[in-house]
Amino acid sequence: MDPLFLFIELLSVLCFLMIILYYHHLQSIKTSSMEPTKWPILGHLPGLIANIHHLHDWSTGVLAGAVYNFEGRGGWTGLRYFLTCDPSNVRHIFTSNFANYPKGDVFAMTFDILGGGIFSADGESWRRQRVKVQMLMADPRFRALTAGCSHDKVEKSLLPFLALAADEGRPCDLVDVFLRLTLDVTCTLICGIDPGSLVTGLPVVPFMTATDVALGTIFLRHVIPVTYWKLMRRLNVGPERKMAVARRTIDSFVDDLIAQRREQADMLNLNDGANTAYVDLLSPYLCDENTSDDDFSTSDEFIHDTVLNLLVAGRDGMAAALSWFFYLVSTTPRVEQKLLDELSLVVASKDGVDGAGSAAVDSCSGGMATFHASEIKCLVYLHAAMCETLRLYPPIPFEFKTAAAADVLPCGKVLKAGDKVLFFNYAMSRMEGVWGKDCMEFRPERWITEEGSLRYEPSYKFFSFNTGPRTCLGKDMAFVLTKTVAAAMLWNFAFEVVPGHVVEPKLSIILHMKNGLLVRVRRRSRTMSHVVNAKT
Ligand code: HEM
Repeated sequence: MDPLFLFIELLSVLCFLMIILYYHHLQSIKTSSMEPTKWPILGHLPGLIANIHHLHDWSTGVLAGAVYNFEGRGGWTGLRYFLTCDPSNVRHIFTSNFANYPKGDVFAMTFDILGGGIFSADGESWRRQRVKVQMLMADPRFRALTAGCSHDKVEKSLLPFLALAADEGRPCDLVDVFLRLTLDVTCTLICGIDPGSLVTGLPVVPFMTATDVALGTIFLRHVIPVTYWKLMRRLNVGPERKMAVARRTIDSFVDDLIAQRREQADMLNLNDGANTAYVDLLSPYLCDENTSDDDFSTSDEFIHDTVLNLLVAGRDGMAAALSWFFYLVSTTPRVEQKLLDELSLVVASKDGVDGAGSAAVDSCSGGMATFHASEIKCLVYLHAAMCETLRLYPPIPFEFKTAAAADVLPCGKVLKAGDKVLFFNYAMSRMEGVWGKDCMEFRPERWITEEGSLRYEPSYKFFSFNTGPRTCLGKDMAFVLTKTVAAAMLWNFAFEVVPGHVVEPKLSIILHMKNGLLVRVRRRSRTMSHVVNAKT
């Protein structure tokens, strides 16, 4: 045999053996079988790319194996995160040492479409915006508006739409329905304008498609190294090209809303500061334009960013919460029955037994029933089921923060200034050490005490609405709308997920469903005995 050929052959075998040995070495230094392999040059990136289609469940496995904390490294690409789902780290970063973890430049750059609005603002700008939004949302008139608007939308748009779907026997995508419903409600509450997207025929709403693209692209910006996605943006290629188009659509939708609102305000003379009529969240900002000397807080750009931030904050979270609620309830008959029993009590207590179960309940078209915020307030099991949905499927499944200065986390991790921490809210809900052995089960009962009242869970553990000084400002509004919708839909209709329809999370910063939620809708036939039984 040719000696050169023999040499090459031996060298190949040697290389092959070395690769196998090195691979075994990489596997042996892992602390758990779920941990991704840390390759030379690319670090954990190959594992991330291979599992990105089920990122939330994959990262849950990684964090469970690594006992809540994991150092994610993208090798030479520069992608670096400290991943955690440890409640003590959450409490430390979001509350105890809040000042050291501003949203920062990286957040503002990643979420650039939100401009200088409350979500990405820091320091004095954030504080002033927060004080104002908090004051407006706590106003009893705004609360009444939220309750009234949610009820009206359910009665006039949602129930008639579902009744038609039931009568025609066609499957219906509940995710699309909820995104339209929450768009109409949030636009009405924020700007006093109802875009009317939830109507028969479901018109194309470019803003909805554009938001979907934007939220998906922002997700990709978390996993693609900054230099790469910025290069794509500069060259206007790939997802960044779609993002640029989406951004223009979103901006023009928001500008149109504000223009319509201004026109309406001029007609009704709402902006002269003397008129105390309270219409929506935007009104006080428009009044300030005429009365305040502060150039920034009255600029068009600020008003635009404020509307956009509130719109995104309000709409998508509530739509995601409702979608997962109906998925969980329609696949858990035990919970569905308990919810119906609780609603029956409301109907029976207000109506007596001779009102055909419809009076608790202001009847609306076709004899269907709706529930008012005051009636829903006392529904402990419904509230528990909504919390349980938000626990298992938090609409914002992960968040990130950057350390301004070096710090040591409660888990012992030493952070340097500029280090990024990713919090996996979705994973935290699935940790036995945090929520118990039944953490994967949909069990609203975990939210109810033995005395039958709601159980308090600290917000660094039930992290779906954030915790600390940046806690969500729309939590109450979200519960009012989602419970008003859930009660009316459950009482009037039964939903069955279309067999074979695959339900899985979408790659987005909001936990929407990738394929929507296709259901068959059926009107509930209810005899009075149902209501009587519930009463006795
Ligand atoms: C189920 C529905 C909702 C969920 C799960 C939710 C969750 C959250 C979370 C996790 C944050 C923190 C985000 C971050 O700091 O990056 C947040 C912030 C916020 N949310 Fe909500 N939200 C919901 C509905 C709403 C609604 C209806 C509004 C009202 C318009 C709203 C207004 C806000 C505002 C203004 C902030 C910023 C607070 C700040 O940075 O000081 N949210 N929300």
